[in-house]
Amino acid sequence: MKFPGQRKSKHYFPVDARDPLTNELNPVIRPKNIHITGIDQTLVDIEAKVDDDFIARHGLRKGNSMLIDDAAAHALYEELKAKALVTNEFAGGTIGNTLHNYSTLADDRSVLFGVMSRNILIGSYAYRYLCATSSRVDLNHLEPVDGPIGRCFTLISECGERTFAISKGAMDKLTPAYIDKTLVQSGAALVLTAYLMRAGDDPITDAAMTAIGYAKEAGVPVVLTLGTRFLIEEDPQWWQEFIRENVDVLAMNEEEAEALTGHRDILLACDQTLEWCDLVLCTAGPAGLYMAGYCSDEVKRPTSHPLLPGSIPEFNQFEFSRPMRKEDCDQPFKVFSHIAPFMGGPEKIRNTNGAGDGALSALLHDMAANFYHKKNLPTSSKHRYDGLCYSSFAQICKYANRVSYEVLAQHSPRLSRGLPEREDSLEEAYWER
Ligand SMILES: Nc1ncnc2c1ncn2[C@@H]1O[C@H](COP(=O)(O)OP(=O)(O)OP(=O)(O)O)[C@@H](O)[C@H]1O
Ligand SMILES: Nc1nc2c(ncn2[C@@H]2O[C@H](CO)[C@@H](O)[C@H]2O)c(=O)[nH]1
Repeated sequence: MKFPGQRKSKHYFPVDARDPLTNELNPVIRPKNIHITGIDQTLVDIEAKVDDDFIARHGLRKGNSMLIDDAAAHALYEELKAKALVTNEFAGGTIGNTLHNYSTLADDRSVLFGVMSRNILIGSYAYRYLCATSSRVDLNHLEPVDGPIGRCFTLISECGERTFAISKGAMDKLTPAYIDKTLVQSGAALVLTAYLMRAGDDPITDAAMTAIGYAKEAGVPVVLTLGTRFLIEEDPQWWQEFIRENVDVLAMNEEEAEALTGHRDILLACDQTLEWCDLVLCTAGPAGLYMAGYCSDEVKRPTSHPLLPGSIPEFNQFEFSRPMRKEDCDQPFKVFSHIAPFMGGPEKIRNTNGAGDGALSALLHDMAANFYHKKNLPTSSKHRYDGLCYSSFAQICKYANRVSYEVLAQHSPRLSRGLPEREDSLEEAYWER
């Protein structure tokens, strides 16, 4: 486990380093390993630049992620190929991306539950999915299926807006029998997407509910990301209830936040969402990102950053506190934090696809680091109270934002390497201090 964020070495808490003075007492300290688990529809992204007419002609809705049948997928793919519009093909899926990025950042294990074609030809989409996934993502628990994995036509308009057309293949055929209870219950978190709930009669929804049941039984945090506002808009009340019943940590963007709560103002939307879950990560494109959650009054920590105005005045006052579950707080109160894009955003945004998934993987890294630290150093003063995360709201915002920046600056939604050891933006003197 690498510890999260861009910090100098003294912040990297080397829990496996041995102190010569205590060597006699503790001859060998073997760090206990940890992992996180997630469920996804196994998908490849087929990316193409198209005009608005193309989107209308194929019966799609700009900005949405829609399921299409085989005939529509065939027509769409034929036109993309005939006009040579396909620019890239990547392994995708919102949780697949998140787990891959988590494993790349943390240099640690994540377990993906999903399906995989039983017979794989070299060069096929299934083959490329496997090749493009970090070796730290454990794919040994995928369920073999007779049929192809899903295809996600990722259509990018001139304005940068993305429209997804999903040809399901066998992506929703995951059955509850392939959810490993022990792995879910021993994990640091279980991460899911709202897309899993729109599988119709296919079994992946049951598989997700089974995993949620296992996680809740063991007190493992359930983390949900809300794929697209169109899905939430269909029935916000249902989603509110779903979150209240099943979710501890919610990730969304500002549009999904509005669809869920009715509030356009992000702080008010986060404030409302905290009535249903314990921790919220809300990305807001060029406006950066927000976090909101709970902390107990006796362990709150004031910020040293300027206090920020907003619909909740001076909302970031206690952003140096660490997030906690509401039920673990003696005197719970809400904490909010915000950060503007790292360095104002990259000079050239290559692709916004997956920037939100990147932010979530940073949050998961921080949660997993806390779990790792607690498992290995349970008597540390850090664990005098039960925190959900290793770092403060402010620090996680910084880290998540930094990871999003890295995703924006490259083509693929999946990181090809972890963050640089040293930030170029910081002077040499900073590192020497
Ligand atoms: N135009 C931009 N300029 C600067 N930073 C940006 C821009 N767009 C996104 N970001 C950064 O990326 C983060 C996530 O972006 P965004 O809110 O667009 O995610 P998203 O809509 O959830 O994306 P996805 O669904 O593709 O994962 C933001 O919080 C911000 O840090
Ligand atoms: N699991 C899943 N991922 C999707 C869906 N639609 C779009 N995405 C993914 O969302 C990612 C960007 O967040 C892309 O890489 C897409 O693969 C869907 O219906 N299900």
